[in-house]
Amino acid sequence: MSGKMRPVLGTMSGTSLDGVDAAVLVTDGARIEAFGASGYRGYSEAERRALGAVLGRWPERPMSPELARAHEVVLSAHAALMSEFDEPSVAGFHGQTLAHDPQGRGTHQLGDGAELARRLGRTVVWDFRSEDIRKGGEGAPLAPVFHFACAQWLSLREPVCFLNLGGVGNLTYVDPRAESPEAPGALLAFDTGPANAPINDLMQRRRGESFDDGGALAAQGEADFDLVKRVLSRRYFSKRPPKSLDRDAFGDVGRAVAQQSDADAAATLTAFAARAVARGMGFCPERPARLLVTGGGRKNPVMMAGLEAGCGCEVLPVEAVGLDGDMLEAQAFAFLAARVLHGLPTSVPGTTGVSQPVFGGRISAP
Ligand SMILES: Nc1ncnc2c1ncn2[C@@H]1O[C@H](COP(=O)(O)OP(=O)(O)OP(=O)(O)O)[C@@H](O)[C@H]1O
Ligand SMILES: CC(=O)N[C@H]1[C@@H]2OC[C@@H](O2)[C@@H](O)[C@@H]1O[C@H](C)C(=O)O
Repeated sequence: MSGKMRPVLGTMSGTSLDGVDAAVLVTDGARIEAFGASGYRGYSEAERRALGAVLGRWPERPMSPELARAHEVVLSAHAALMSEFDEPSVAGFHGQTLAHDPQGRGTHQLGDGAELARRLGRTVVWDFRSEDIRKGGEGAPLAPVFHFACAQWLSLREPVCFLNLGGVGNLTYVDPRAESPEAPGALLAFDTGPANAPINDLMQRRRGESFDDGGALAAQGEADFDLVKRVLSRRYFSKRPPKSLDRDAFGDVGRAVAQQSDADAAATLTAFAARAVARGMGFCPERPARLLVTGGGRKNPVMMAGLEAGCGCEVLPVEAVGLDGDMLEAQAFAFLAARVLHGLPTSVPGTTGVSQPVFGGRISAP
């Protein structure tokens, strides 16, 4: 399958609320031809507070002043960053996830793509998750079809896993021997558990810092593995994928380390993230030779060592194979935007649990 290759811009504002990533991908939505320029715009403290204040909120009509303020933060930050790229005439816009409850109220990504299209004067593809949920899926993760294309771009011949360590962790098992991402057995993907979100919350509460830089605090502590083991015995971790999580799922684990020293608490939450991945790897149909790690957690050596110890395979940052771990999610939403434009599915049974491939996303012309 191949269509017209063109540059597409993709954007992502992730659950850790640090800022917006944007990246260009040259693609037809089936294959990657080239990776292009990328950029980042961090949220200011005030912007982050405005977003943090509405985490967990569902759509409101009309929007309350707090939600309207956060919405303006999302749109203006994206518009400012996206207007720095003059080439692609089409952009994928994920928006900011505020709440995710696939079996209940659905999923909420703040950001009106039609309004963004008007401000930018270019076509915006957005609202990637809701159709999947309408069709009975988890609505996440959506990056897996892009991971499949990455495995092909890398000419891999053996199964591989991609692990994104953002606020939440998500794992994609890819069998590159499959014809396409829609082929049975090509993909298995799911959220492994909380990753950096509980560590960031701990750092904010105890130290007034936004994250544990280089895992320095965790490295000084002793993890409480009994607690980690107890938490991993909960139903989520034995549930067969597909499955997905809200950012603040397992918030009680953050409270369970309240009596520990700062360093022990950081070590425990870091070990929890790594062990949850190791547990999740057990669902892969075959143990892959390599786990390729993307997202901010790959910069935390304590978390990487925890993965190495628990996963039974080589653990490498995606840079080891020539990919950019800071931009993979933005590139994924460029790829997904191209798939929407070319009428290709954005999720498949192995990624979100839908019974048939789903054609998600909405296209808004300027
Ligand atoms: N040098 C570092 N040392 C330790 N942790 C880091 C480092 N750099 C980033 N991180 C962690 O990674 C997080 C950001 O990761 P990333 O940008 O992948 O998340 P996100 O895209 O917001 O989340 P998600 O993928 O869940 O939507 C930071 O909040 C921090 O916890
Ligand atoms: C609902 C939502 O926004 N989920 C995000 C979040 O961040 C990581 C993990 O949880 C993953 O499920 C997803 O993002 C990635 C990009 C995805 O959909 O593949």
